[in-house]
Amino acid sequence: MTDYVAAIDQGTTSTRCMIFDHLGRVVSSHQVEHKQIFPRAGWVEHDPEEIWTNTREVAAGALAKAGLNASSIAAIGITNQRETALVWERSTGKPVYNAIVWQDTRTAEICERLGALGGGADRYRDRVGLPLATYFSGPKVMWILENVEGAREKAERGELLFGTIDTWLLWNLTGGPDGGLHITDVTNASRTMLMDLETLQWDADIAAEMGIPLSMLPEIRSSSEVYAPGRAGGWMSSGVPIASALGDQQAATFGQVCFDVGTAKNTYGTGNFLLLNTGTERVRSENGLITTACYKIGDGPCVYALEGSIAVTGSLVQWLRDNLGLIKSAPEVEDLARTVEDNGGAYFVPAFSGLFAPYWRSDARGVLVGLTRYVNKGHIARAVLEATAFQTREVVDAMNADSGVALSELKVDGGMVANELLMQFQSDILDVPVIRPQVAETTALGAAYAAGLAVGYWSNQDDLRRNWQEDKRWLPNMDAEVREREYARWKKAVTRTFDWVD
Ligand SMILES: Nc1ncnc2c1ncn2[C@@H]1O[C@H](COP(=O)(O)OP(=O)(O)O)[C@@H](O)[C@H]1O
Ligand SMILES: O=P(O)(O)OC[C@H](O)CO
Repeated sequence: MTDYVAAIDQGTTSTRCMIFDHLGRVVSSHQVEHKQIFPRAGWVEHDPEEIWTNTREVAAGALAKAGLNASSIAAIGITNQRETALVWERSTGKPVYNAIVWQDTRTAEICERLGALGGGADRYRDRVGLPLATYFSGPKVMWILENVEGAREKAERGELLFGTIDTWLLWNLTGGPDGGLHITDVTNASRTMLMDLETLQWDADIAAEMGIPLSMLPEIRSSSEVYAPGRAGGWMSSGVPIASALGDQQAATFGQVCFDVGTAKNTYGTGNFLLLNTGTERVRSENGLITTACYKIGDGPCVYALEGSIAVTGSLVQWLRDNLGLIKSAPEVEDLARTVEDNGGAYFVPAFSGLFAPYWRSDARGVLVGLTRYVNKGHIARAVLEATAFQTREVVDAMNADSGVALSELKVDGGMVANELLMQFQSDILDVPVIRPQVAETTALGAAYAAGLAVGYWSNQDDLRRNWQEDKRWLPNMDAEVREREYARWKKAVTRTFDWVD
């Protein structure tokens, strides 16, 4: 009896496997963190072999915790940190270099070089929906081909494969060097800077300009279809259908059942990512957002989204814990922040990877401003939490300007939404209700939904809508004058990060 659907959520800091029932409830979960490798300031890498090992470990753990066996699982979905790029040998499956993570800024010079060919940062925006920025995969692949000895020659001989993390996992799960499928889905492909958003195919001109041979690129498929039966990875090799792949933020949008045009969600994890469903229309942002594929179900049309991507939110809380030792665990930041009434005049702009939306400034670096002898660690904890809410306000303002429609409420999810102080401040600074669903693990849920749809475990998207349940809502409760004064100070603090990196 196939009673459940499993999802692998391969995130920036950890990999987890979650098993869901027909009502979208979590039946079991197992999670393992992986190493963050920082070889130099601004560089961030992951070991792809460690990620594949952890994937097998969490899948085994989740099944064992639930006391199930593979025959109970109707399908497996994959969701993943996006943009993170790796290149491996077709014949051995050996990566030629670590995966270069989305937060890594080493490609700033490559991006400038491409922009100088004409059009600046918007050189490819009309075709791919993205500005030239260190965030996206294409320039990361260029870096590998230009800097890893022998890589270019091997790539030109057709011996190397490129993939985002979904592709790496799908290839390994379906056999690796022994006939593994080299595929990706539209949502992940739309983060590479190499996919034409209209045709949903690789743009050969951009690939040529970046010096990336087309033979390295995976085939682009829908986000929800049976790609193949599993052939590797412990119980996953028992032929269970591998039936979805979506970038994690698109998966969360799907898990929050944002199926209607104009619906949006904001995920609070390592970074924050706000996606607004724009239907089959591709909206070109004039206000610093990006245009991205949101999902494609089988032969159905591609649904697009406008996205506001913020690089550093939850990872600033981790930084407070790991680099400053001010707290022992992430949830403690709330207790520390509650020791004071307000931020004491301090503002923390965490431009650790430059600034993403809506600024796209790779020359920016983090600042803590407004310091006086009065400021203590409680104020700093508050400034850390408020930074997430202020950055979200900036992308909501941009979203309202781009879509012409003011967001009337915000659905939220991700690890940071456990923080009540942050959620109340978020509602105050946006002046709209903030709503948390009962299942806050919407990323894995979205991948499970897409996989379950592909095998008929759920009949249609209305089935999924019925599963969504509200857990809690925060209502705005801040004087308009205070709100706008605080926001204006934040904006001023942001200007202090600019022009730092030469
Ligand atoms: N109670 C909390 N308050 C503030 N931040 C938190 C809290 N709990 C977790 N976080 C932050 O949330 C992030 C983890 O969220 P998660 O959704 O698991 O992230 P990801 O999927 O990006 O790895 C971490 O960066 C952590 O610092
Ligand atoms: O792994 P997460 O949840 O930090 O998400 C990372 C995003 O996909 C980056 O675009």
